[in-house]
Amino acid sequence: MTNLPSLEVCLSPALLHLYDTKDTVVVIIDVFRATSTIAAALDNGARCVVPVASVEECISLKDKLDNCITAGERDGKVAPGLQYGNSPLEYPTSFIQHKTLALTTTNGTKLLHMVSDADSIITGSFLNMDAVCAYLIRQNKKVLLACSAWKDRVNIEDSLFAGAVAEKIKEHFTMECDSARMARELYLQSQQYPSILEFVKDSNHYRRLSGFGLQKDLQYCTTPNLHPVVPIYNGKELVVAS
Ligand SMILES: O=C(O)[C@H](CS(=O)(=O)O)OP(=O)(O)O
Repeated sequence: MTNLPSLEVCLSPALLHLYDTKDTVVVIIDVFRATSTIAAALDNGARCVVPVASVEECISLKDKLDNCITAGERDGKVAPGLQYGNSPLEYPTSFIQHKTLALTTTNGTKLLHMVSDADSIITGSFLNMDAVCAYLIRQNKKVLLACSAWKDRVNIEDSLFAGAVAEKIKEHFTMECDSARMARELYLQSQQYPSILEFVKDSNHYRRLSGFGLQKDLQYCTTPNLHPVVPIYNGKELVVAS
């Protein structure tokens, strides 16, 4: 009998209803690219990131919030009416410091709004992987690693990140769900490749986004620990957890 909290992996938003998120730390994962952009913007000094479900709501925040810029995409391209895109490289300190980033994306911000009764919601990506792992160990609570996937279809990069986290913190949790095991096996398999980028290069999402000329983003988003912050959702905004 163990007293360790449980860790589960939800591979798609379409499966979220199967999981009990009460008293659970939910980690929203959207490696390409929403949760990578959130980590980069906050680590580079953004005051906060406001995740928004619709393009219309995002546009309306421009004049409502102080020093706010609007950003986001639909199907990999900047949505009409928004000022900036969903690239972590668009948000260096020189640009984003002290600003509020209102962000809406196809998959990541949508999933975040689907979680209603969690203990807390944080966001994870390779860019803040070790910070997320350390945070989850410190909390010592139930964890759900929730993959944003792509329009409900399971994807490799989010599953891989879930597997990396599960593998790194496995001693601190019980893991009984097969999706956690599958994600960990995927991560272990990826270790035989020269880099995460090489492992995900043949994936659907990689192909789609590289078709838009976003290779630099894809490389950046697969680089571990460039932005060691834990973005936490306070019901309105994502801010850096203390
Ligand atoms: O901007 C992104 O990287 C994707 C675009 S797409 O829908 O996969 O074409 O959105 P995200 O919500 O960050 O997955």
